[in-house]
Amino acid sequence: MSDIETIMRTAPVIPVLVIDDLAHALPLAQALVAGGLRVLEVTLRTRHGLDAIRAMKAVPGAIVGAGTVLDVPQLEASLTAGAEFIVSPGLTDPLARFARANNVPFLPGVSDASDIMRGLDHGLDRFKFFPAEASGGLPALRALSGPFGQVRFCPTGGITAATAATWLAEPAVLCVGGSWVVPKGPLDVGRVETLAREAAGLRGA
Ligand SMILES: O=C(O)C(=O)C[C@H](O)[C@H](O)COP(=O)(O)O
Repeated sequence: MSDIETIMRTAPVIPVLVIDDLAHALPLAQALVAGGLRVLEVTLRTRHGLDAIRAMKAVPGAIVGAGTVLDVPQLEASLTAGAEFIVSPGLTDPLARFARANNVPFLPGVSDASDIMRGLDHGLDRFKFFPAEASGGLPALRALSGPFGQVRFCPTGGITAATAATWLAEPAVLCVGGSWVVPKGPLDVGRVETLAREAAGLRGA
């Protein structure tokens, strides 16, 4: 397993994937990796999440993690399915303790100073800033970076192809997460690969 910082630095964008049809998992992962996005966050929002992780791991180069992990049983099930990193929308003490004790690359969500301080108490300093736009957007992230200069973020939530580069230009931002790379509706792998290629080419504006 890579550490979470290495994973965050692999690509500028982590696509957040909600799998409604398990048959889409493999072609979707192939299209994303072909476009240059190797780090894939499969949410456990649907019943296909764990099976999708198993399916996507077959794609050479893919680094597949689980998202929307809410508790330790889900974390353990994700690891069993082959998840290489774990993302959660918030930070709970049980998740942080388990991840640290078992050396699991873990990206918990934070949205304010107290969340970050709890994470630091657990030895964590790489976080998902979630929900990024609704929590105050770039001004909030910049303000949090003042007292927490050592902390690095993956802002996620409300970020688009149009705004991603501005987020990526922030020194405290290692990557961003978002669902825009996989538009809702029927799966169009050509379109996904194009959007992935554009996202993979993003640099800070
Ligand atoms: O399910 C989770 O735990 C999540 O990770 C939430 C996602 O990060 C956002 O839903 C992605 O935000 P959008 O790019 O605005 O769609």
